[in-house]
Amino acid sequence: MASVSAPSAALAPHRSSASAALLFPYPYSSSQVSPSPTARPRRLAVSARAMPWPHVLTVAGSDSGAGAGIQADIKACAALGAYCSSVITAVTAQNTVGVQGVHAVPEEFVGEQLKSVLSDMSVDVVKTGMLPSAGIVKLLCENLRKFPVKALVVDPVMVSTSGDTLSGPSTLATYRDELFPMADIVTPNVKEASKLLGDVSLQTISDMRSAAESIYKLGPKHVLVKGGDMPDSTDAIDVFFDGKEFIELRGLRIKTRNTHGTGCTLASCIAAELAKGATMLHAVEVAKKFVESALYHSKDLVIGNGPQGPFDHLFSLKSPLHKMGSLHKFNPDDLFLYAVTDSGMNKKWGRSIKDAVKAAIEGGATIVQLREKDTETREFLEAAKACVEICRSSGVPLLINDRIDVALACNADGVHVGQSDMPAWEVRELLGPGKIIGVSCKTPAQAEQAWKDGADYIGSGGVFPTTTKANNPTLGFEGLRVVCSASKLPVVAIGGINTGNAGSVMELGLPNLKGVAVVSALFDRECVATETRSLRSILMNACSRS
Ligand SMILES: Nc1ncnc2c1ncn2[C@@H]1O[C@H](COP(=O)(O)OP(=O)(O)O)[C@@H](O)[C@H]1O
Ligand SMILES: Cc1ncc(COP(=O)(O)O)c(N)n1
Ligand SMILES: [Mg+2]
Repeated sequence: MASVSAPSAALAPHRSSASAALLFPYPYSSSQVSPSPTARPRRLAVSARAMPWPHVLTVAGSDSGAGAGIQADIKACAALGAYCSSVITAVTAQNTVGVQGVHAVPEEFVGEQLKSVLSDMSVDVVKTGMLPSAGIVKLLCENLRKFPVKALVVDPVMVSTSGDTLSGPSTLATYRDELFPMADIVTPNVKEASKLLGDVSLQTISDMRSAAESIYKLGPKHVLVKGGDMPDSTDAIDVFFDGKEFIELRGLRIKTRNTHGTGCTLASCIAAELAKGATMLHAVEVAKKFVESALYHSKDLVIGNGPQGPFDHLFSLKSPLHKMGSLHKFNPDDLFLYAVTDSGMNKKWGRSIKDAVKAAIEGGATIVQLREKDTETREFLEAAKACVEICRSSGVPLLINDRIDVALACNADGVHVGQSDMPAWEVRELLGPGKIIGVSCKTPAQAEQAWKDGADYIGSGGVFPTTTKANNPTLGFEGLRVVCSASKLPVVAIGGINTGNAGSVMELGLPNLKGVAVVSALFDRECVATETRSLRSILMNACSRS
């Protein structure tokens, strides 16, 4: 076996051993440069400040194009803050066109790599990708019995997205009989799930559920059937099964050619999150969101001439603005009781923005927007950060009016913009797909534009005359009806709404109208919680009548 020779004494710089130890900490300290033949390696003393580093070992194939395989795994783990060691099972000649060649690494040498890493490096989670032969699958199982880890994530890679075979049918039985019973999660795509179950046809979500259940019976603790390649679907839907409950994980389907490596990345992100201590469902949710965000930020990148390009796992390094979206998925029903703050009113009643938000949530507000036109930026940001914490702990989304910079800095759930603020499509570019964007619209044309720009909802009004906003023409019920009927997005009504008239707005039963937004009716009152509570019961009664 090759060994790296120690530097010769003649070349070694002249230093006392103490200073050399500082410059070249163990194991390169001078005492280690020429060990006596009988010296045993010393154990590295763990300092009191030793920080655990979540560690994923990927056992997978190399992709020369670096979009999938080992290369994707290392990038995905790095992006999520986990260390990733790699045991290479095969070397593929691969690019954006497809797989041109596969060269399997000899089994003994895969075994040698496994032993090197598992015997020394405190692996938390093992993630598997391309395992080209039944022998390698068996070898891995033996090593996992010898060196147990906290979790095993099995991505049963068989066919690349380009349609090339990466693991032949001879491995199927070993996967099913030996590896799956040891797995904490198995993540087949629909084609792989079909192969694992004897070529059953999988066309619908209900087929994906049955497949997840059948694969679960083979022994893994959880199953995720991935629907990235399901035809004719506007959402990217995966089905998760834990033996009791099915959960459909829906994400935006990003229109891009750069989807090479989505499966490898998803499984590596699950492994990274598990290594960090997440529960399985949370790990899967974070992983899916990561893939969606990475595809979104890479949708227009161009590398290679083939149909399947790589995407940028480290998109968040390019710009601090391209943070991963928060995990809050927009639910139109959250618009039901929409509380919008006003600093002037809260000052008048002697309460902080934070206390106002706390009280609104206590009274039953379902979404909160901070609309602070006169607060200094520093003070606004501090208050926004405090409100984010309050809202997160109550599961209520928090939006910021107009100030995209403040929303990014406090990691709010989204932004609400008016017609003279930044256009919604620019806001979307800055915030990414995971954030909520609302736009104020008075006309069907504005509502159409908001939809085209990628907004999530529109606010429409003033329904009644209001003092909160200067020069704001009143739409009335008829104007609201016109916008609601034309809108492709959910609508929240705003403008002069209070406990006296909110019921009449909801009783209109307008299409797409999901709730009302209120400012003075909550915050220009002595007790915000009481007002919110009575507004909530009025809205509930009105909805049950209409
Ligand atoms: N165009 C897309 N937009 C958003 N998510 C996608 C897209 N394509 C795949 N995904 C997601 O990527 C993950 C990997 O799925 P898939 O591509 O089906 O796996 P594989 O790469 O093994 O075929 C899944 O969570 C899937 O929903
Ligand atoms: C070496 C290797 N491993 C795995 C895949 C699967 O790629 P995808 O994640 O796009 O299905 C691949 N194409 N190459
Ligand atoms: Mg894919």
